[in-house]
Amino acid sequence: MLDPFDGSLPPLETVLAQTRVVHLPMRVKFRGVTLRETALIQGPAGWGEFAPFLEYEPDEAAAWLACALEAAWLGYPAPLRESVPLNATVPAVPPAQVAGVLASYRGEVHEVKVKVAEPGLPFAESLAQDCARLAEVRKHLPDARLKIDANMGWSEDQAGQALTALSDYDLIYAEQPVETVEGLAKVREVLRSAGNSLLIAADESVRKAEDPLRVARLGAADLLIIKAAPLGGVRRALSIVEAAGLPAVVSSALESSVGIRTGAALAAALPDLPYGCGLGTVSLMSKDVTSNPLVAVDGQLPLRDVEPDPALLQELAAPADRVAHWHHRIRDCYRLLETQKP
Ligand SMILES: O=C(O)CCC(=O)c1ccccc1C(=O)O
Ligand SMILES: [Mg+2]
Repeated sequence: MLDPFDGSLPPLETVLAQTRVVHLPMRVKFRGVTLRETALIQGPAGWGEFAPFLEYEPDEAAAWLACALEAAWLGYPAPLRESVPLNATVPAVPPAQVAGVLASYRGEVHEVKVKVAEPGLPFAESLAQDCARLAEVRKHLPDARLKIDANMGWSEDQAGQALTALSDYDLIYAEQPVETVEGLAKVREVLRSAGNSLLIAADESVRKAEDPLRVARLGAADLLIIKAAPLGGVRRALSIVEAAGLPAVVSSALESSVGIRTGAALAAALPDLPYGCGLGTVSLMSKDVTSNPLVAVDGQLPLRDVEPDPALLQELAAPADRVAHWHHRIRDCYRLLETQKP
C-alpha cells in the first residue's frame, strides 16, 4: 500500500494530545445518523478529521486515521483548480421535506444526488417513495442534473426494475444499485441490452473492497465514487483513480468542514472532474466546528483551509466517556497502521 508517511507516523501520544472529539447534530437524519460523532486532530500542517462510523472496527477505520494524519502532518498535494463543483444531497426524506433540504444549500443548485432504496420498506413501497422524492426534486429544479444513490439497497432484479422506472427522471448516473462487483456488472449489462445508457457508479465496491481496483478491471462501472478517508488519504485515493482509469466523483463521509476540506483537496487534485462532488453534506448539519463552514455557493466549493473555532470545539465537545472511547479507537487503528508499514 502507498505510504505517504514513508514508515514514520507521528508519535501516538502527540496524536492523542491533539485530538478533540465533538458531537454535531444533524438537521435531517442521514444514513440513520442524527448526531454525528467525530474526532479532529491538529498537526503541524493543519487539521485532519477521523470520523469512521461508530460501528466500524479498526480493520476498516485504520484507513480513516491514515487520512486524518496525512491531512494534519503532511498537508495536501498541489491543487489543479481553485474551487470544486458540488452536488446537493437529498437524504431519503418524504417529498414534503425536499424543499426544506434544498433550501439549506446556498445559492443556485445545479446538480442533486437523491438517496433511494432506503432500507426497511417493501420494494414496491420504497420505489414509489423514491419516484415521489425525485419528482419533487425535479419540480423545484427542472434544469438540474439528477443522480441517485441506492447504497446497495436492491437485488439485481429490483435494480433492473427500479433503474428502468427511475430513468424517467433523466438521471446522469446511479450509485451502487447492488452490493457486489459482479452484480454491478450484470445490472449495467441488463440496462445496456435494453437500450438504457444510464451510467453506473461504484461507491461501496471501491471504499469497502479489499481491492478497490477490481471494479475497474471487471468493467463493472462507468465511474468511481471516491472518499479520502476510507481510501487512506488524498494521495492514496489519487493513485487509485489513476490506476483505475475511470472518471471519479469525490464524496464526503459526513464530516465537519475539516473533513470536507480534505475531500476538496482530493477533488482539486484530480485531473478530470466531470461531475459535481458530494461534499455538500455540512449543509445537512445544524452545527459545525467553524463559524465559517466550508459550504458551496451556487454549487461551487472554494478551496481554502479550515480552522476550527476553539469556542465551538468546547461547545460541541463530546462527554469524557466518548472521548475515552475515541482515544481507544485511535490507539487500535494506530497499531494497525504501524503493522501495515512497508
Ligand atoms: O455523495 C454525496 O452527495 C453525499 C455523501 C454520501 O452520500 C455519503 C455520506 C456518508 C457515507 C456514505 C455516503 C454515500 O455516498 O453512500
Ligand atoms: Mg454512495
